[in-house]
Amino acid sequence: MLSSDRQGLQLFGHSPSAQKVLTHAVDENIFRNESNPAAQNDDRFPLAIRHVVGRGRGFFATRDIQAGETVFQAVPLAWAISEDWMKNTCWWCFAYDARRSQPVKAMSADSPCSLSAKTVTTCNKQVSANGCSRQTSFARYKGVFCSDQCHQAAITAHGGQEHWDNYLALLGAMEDEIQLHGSKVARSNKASAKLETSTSTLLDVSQSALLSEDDNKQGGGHCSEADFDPDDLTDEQLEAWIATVWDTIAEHDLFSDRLPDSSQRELVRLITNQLCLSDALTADRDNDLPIADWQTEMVARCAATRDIAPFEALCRVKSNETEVLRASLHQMQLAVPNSDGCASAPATIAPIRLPWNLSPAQLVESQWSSSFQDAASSYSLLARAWERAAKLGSLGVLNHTRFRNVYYREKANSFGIWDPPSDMLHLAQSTDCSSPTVGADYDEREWIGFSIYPTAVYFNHSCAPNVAKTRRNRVMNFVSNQSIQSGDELFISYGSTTDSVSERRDRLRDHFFFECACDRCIAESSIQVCNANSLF
Ligand SMILES: C[S@@+](CC[C@H](N)C(=O)[O-])C[C@H]1O[C@@H](n2cnc3c(N)ncnc32)[C@H](O)[C@@H]1O
Repeated sequence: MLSSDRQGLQLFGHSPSAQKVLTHAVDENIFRNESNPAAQNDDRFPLAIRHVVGRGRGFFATRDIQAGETVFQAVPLAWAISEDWMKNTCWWCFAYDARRSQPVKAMSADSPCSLSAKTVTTCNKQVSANGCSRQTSFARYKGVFCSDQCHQAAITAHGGQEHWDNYLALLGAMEDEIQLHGSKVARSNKASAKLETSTSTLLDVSQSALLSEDDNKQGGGHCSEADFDPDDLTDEQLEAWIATVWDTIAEHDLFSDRLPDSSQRELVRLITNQLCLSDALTADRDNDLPIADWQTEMVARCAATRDIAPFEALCRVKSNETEVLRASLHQMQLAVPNSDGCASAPATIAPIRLPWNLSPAQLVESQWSSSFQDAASSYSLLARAWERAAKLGSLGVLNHTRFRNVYYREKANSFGIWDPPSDMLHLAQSTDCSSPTVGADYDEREWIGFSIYPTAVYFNHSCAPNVAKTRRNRVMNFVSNQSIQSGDELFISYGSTTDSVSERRDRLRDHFFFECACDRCIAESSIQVCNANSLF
């Protein structure tokens, strides 16, 4: 997640071997396509996507830019409000009031249990008559909005009332699943507490699985017999392995007894929102519906002409799935015990191979990657909710490939939504002193959710950014904080820039899986080396 520093989320990056310079002609088309109805709007912005060695794609200035110019604006394609603030935050414009809930409570319109909060009791009877559970969350699940206009805009963005209802039904079904599985999870947690007393055994299982000759021989068609460093594995090898493992996970519904934590559940809600919006945009749309903004229009028109389906537009954003796996393999490699049973020092990194034929039981027991288990239990939760909600309304297809396509993009490329909206650290350095929030205490800001802006994900990071990110309602504004020459790259910061160089790099490595190579880090790390050398 960019600039949010949420704990517990693993984020993506390019490993050295994954650094490929790819040509994504369609990416440029998003910004420079004469037949694109939004092209005239794109020309408002003085930037273009180019490829840069070591950083992938990035935004570059197409003319000289003055300090204080808005260089880009983006609207979200999908979003999720934090569990803590769901009643206090408008589900469309992100207006937030910590003291009271938003005034417009919007249940789905034609569901028998959605007429209004007052009719819930009657509704539940009707729902029972229709064969639904009396305890169903469909009756109580509702969105909140600061105004009727925002409510209507959300319905419109979802492609109309029916799609909106399906979306709410899905969220409600997820709540039901969370409750239903609460007791099961409690039991399973007790069981895993017992298992943790024999952690070393489990670790051995995973490591012997990873290093087993036999296992690797059975998968010999996929990878060589030689020992290798995770960085030597090609993306194709990793992708093939991931697909095999996920097929097993889906087939046996593994990890269904694990409840994703609240941060994962928020991610699942963002994915739900993304999938519903994408399906709504690709489905037959009521042409009389007004379209909220030019980027949504662009995506909708592209879908209509089959140029870029909305879901495919998201898929142009970089996925970090293989990077997450590679990082997990590195961690395991470092933890492989030596002959004394102690973890070996990094200097003696153990060779590693992928276990191609893990049985379902081995997969569950090996505990070889917590990030992998997070993803699998999140998928299981969504799949169960999907099945439940599909009985009440028409939903698109859900399979693990589609889920992973979104999961490994959104968790890395989404922006945190904070309130007050402006990023204080950046504004303090910027010329935008007209903002009413300048001078407010950064620590008082509240994290109220996160959203994905697929058109804005091409800003690379610098610890000395030349662009500040500020939010006004749903719109993310990117404003230059210094003059920028034509041809220069535009950078934002993925979080605090006030830490030391080693703290900044550690954080970016841990959360984003990349080694920051910005000018400031390079300069400051060479000063550190000089200082260290001068001691001798
Ligand atoms: C939000 S994406 C930015 C767009 C990305 N370059 C692409 O091609 O899709 C963030 C990723 O870009 C790369 N990146 C961004 N800033 C970087 C930096 N300062 N040094 C090295 N890599 C960087 C890392 O791979 C990071 O995970």
